[in-house]
Amino acid sequence: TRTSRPQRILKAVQRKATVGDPQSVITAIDHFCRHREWAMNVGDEKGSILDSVVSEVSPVTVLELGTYCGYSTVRIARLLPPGACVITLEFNPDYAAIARQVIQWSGLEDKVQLVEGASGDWIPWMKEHFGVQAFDLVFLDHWKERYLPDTKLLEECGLIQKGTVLLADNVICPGTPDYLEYVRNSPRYNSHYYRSHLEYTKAEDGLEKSVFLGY
Ligand SMILES: O=C(NC/C=C/[C@H]1O[C@@H](n2ccc(=O)cc2)[C@H](O)[C@@H]1O)c1cc([N+](=O)[O-])cc(O)c1O
Ligand SMILES: [Mg+2]
Repeated sequence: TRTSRPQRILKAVQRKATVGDPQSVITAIDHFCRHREWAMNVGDEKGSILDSVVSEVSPVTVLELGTYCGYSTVRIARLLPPGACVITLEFNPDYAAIARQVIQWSGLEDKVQLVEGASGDWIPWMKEHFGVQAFDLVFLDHWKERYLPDTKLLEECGLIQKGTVLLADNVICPGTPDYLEYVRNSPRYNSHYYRSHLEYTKAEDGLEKSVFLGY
């Protein structure tokens, strides 16, 4: 049977990227997805905005919802100082297996905790299992209908505290209307929309950054 798209993305990394060089992994995936086969990575344009937010927040603990092939995991981890880490949740075991190899190829496995399972099941265990006090940055890029319930769950679990930054992909395309309405109208968040384009296309999309102001 045919290989899967994630398998073809991994092959492109293994062919074109240098082991231990995260930028070459990012470049290889972007080149493959722009010239060979589109895939739902945050991409280079929105990726640069992600980079600037990570650099600005300089987080110690990051939560990423939706690993897929590990593209944004690598983008985030490569900017983290020693001792900082990103916990990334992936539901699909096949995607998780590919992402582990992509992250390993980039040499960033010491900065990444890839957890297999559903966000709704894992978020309540984060404190106990990973010793997380609160997240400095949360990157939402998983199922769009889960953005709002998982944000509320993170709040309830005390994993979002004053200063925590939420950064959400795809708030225009495919769109996360209920999440947007929540963070933009809540007095407890300060929200900003970074206008951009859907990865590797000319369609509009963007990232919403929402800073939690505390209770
Ligand atoms: O649908 C999109 N993303 C859904 C991503 C879902 C990912 O999150 C994981 N997950 C991890 C934990 C969970 O609890 C649930 C799922 C899934 O196993 C998958 O790996 C999407 C679609 C487009 N698009 O143009 O169509 C563009 C994008 O940038 C997108 O992100
Ligand atoms: Mg996305």
